[in-house]
Amino acid sequence: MTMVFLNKEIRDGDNPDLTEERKTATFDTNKMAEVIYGSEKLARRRREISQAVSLIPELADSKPLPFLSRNEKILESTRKVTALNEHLPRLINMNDEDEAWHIHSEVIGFEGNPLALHHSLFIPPLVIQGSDEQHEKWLGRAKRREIIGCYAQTELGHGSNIRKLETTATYSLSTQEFILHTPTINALKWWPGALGKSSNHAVVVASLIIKEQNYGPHLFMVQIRDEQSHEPLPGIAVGDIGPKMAFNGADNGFLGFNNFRIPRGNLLNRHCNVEVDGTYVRPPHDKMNYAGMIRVRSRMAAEQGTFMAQALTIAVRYSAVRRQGFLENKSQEVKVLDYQTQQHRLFPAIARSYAFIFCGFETIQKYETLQNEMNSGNVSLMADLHALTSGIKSVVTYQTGEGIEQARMACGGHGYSMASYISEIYGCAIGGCTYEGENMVMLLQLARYLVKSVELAMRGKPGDLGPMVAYLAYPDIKVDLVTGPEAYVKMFQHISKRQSIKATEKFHRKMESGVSRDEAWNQCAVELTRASRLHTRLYIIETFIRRVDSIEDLSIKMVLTDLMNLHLNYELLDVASYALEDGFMSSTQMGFIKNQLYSSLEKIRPNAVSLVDSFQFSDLQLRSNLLNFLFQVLGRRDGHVYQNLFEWAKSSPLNQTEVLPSVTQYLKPMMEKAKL
Ligand SMILES: CCCCCCCCCCCCCCCCCC(=O)SCCNC(=O)CCNC(=O)[C@H](O)C(C)(C)COP(=O)(O)OP(=O)(O)OC[C@H]1O[C@@H](n2cnc3c(N)ncnc32)[C@H](O)[C@@H]1OP(=O)(O)O
Ligand SMILES: Cc1cc2nc3c(=O)[nH]c(=O)nc-3n(C[C@H](O)[C@H](O)[C@H](O)COP(=O)(O)OP(=O)(O)OC[C@H]3O[C@@H](n4cnc5c(N)ncnc54)[C@H](O)[C@@H]3O)c2cc1C
Repeated sequence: MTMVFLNKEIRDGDNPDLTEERKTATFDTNKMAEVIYGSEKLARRRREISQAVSLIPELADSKPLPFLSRNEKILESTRKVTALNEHLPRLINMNDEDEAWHIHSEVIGFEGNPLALHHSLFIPPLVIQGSDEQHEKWLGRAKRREIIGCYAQTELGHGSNIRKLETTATYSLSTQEFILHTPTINALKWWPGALGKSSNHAVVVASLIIKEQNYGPHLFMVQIRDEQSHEPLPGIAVGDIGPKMAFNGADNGFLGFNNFRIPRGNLLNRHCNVEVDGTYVRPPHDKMNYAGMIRVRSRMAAEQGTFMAQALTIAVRYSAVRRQGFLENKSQEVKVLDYQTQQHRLFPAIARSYAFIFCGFETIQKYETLQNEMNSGNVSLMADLHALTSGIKSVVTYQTGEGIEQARMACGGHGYSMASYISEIYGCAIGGCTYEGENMVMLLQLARYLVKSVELAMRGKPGDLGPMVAYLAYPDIKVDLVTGPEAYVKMFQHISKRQSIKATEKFHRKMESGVSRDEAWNQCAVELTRASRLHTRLYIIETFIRRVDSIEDLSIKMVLTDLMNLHLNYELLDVASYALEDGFMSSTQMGFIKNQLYSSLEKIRPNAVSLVDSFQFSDLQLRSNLLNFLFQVLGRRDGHVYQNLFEWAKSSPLNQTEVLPSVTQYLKPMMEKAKL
């Protein structure tokens, strides 16, 4: 390709359209980053880490990832993660999970890598469920990456219904071993990330059988491959499950056992045990073995919030440099970001990203409290946090998917190109609707909690309700939305309470009419999941308000108040029909909410670019790597989009030759034949 264009946008410095946007901001993006990430130190550390990574050439992508085959992607992600391993101790505090997460996302991106789950799903259950002795044996080795592990729970036939997992771990009294076995094809472990080709260890979840009694799912440490040859150990079948919608730099795998023996000491036994004589020692909570899942779910709000924030950074920056069509001034086309429809597409999603991140910090803290309590034997917080995180993971993953998809559409045709990087972010984020508990299944878990809470309130025991659901017993007093956020909360509480009560009453009526409990539950399931979503959205609103209330810096508080008001009006408008239905909201109030929403869009417009700049994603993180590639993509901080899109297209492997075999072998003969 020899074509060269002189593009007026390629000059020194940033695209002037973006520079202009940054000048209109009413706040300091570094200060906002402190609020987003929790402190000056955390925000600064992220910048320092990004800067340090950008100076190490081997940590950059060696090619644009979308042009790689699956094998090349896995090789490339493994190259980067092992190179990173060498630099890690110098670049981050090795005990800081947030720093580790940040640096991995900088270097690896969304494609996944063979160590991603080692840190997020292999080490944590070992920490939570393993005894001190077991930590001694495996934890240090795992942390030093002498061994690589994964979390193998889901099977071909069962993922949601863990109680029916078919992989068995039968205790042999005579040898004091567990015998792991995969009795059917359905029982093959299926999906675990990094299992297919990379891991040599796995935390395996299997049904514990002692003297023919099934004690349900338990966690076992299992070596699956030889540490020298990396060959599967005898009695083990293991491999990759093939390409997926995303995460193709990771090797999700299958695993089968043929009467594979492990020592008794490999049952992770901090909270439960099997004695030498086969006596089973119960954990303090029935669902103790599910604690690791609560941990992962508690981190998903902040995680998904940052996924959406990345897509929005790309879309908002691009919308500020993309000019198309006219408003009043017919001499210059407008930035598409000036269209109200574009703002309505993007700004509520920006507000949700902030909301999810703020909510995420609260849930992570709640999990840490739970973990400390569990360590001292108190499991009383588990039920509440299980219910809360079940709802949050379901609502945030779904809404993040919506937000990212809107970001893609907001970029028009270029959003559809993989040069935008948005499809990769979408593929990764949307997986969250399924992994760590399918969304409907998890909403129904929260619904169990809500129904029980409504029953308590109905029985006149409001004092027994936890703080999260105390509103279910509040009286209905009409509110004047003009008075501010508290009135919005009360309106939302009414809506959520009414839906929980309606769903519970319907459930009761079904049972009273003779339908069995399970069947009645199923016949009310849609109403129940609606209640769960409303309850969760209310909780997210409350965390947003709490966070904004706590901010001292006035300029930050003002812009976040605008964003919060947008969120409140957008969320309430979305569920208004519930309150209009029983006359709790008037049509005048509905009109007020819409007007507030439109005025919030206008207020946010001058700050839009700086609100996404404040997430401080580096160009490397957005796959607009400045080091090796001056071309990708739409979200680049400097806004030089068009020339780089052209460079991107030129680098496509299809353009390495002018005439492809597809033409010589098929099209050419066809055309020749047609001429005869
Ligand atoms: C910044 C950019 C960065 C870029 C980088 C990009 C990198 C990518 C990052 C992304 C990484 C992706 C990683 C993907 C990892 C996926 C891992 C997995 O999926 S692993 C696999 C994940 N798999 C799943 O998640 C499976 C989902 N399934 C389940 O969890 C369970 O089967 C169940 C909960 C649905 C039912 O369980 P069952 O035993 O049938 O229970 P019942 O229904 O009969 O309820 C009985 C009672 O128990 C109670 N209770 C229940 N749970 C808990 C709990 N945890 N605690 C307390 N209580 C609990 C319940 O409330 C009820 O109480 P009550 O009402 O009676 O009072
Ligand atoms: C990217 C990715 C990574 C993953 N990584 C891992 C991993 O590292 N380790 C691991 O063990 N697993 C992993 N998984 C597996 C994942 O945890 C499961 O796929 C998930 O828990 C859903 O289970 P399932 O596939 O059985 O879905 P199913 O339960 O079969 O869902 C199918 C449909 O049935 C519905 N359904 C099921 N049960 C009910 C019910 N009780 N009530 C109402 N509706 C119901 C669901 O809502 C859904 O619509 C991963 C999955 C993905 C996509």
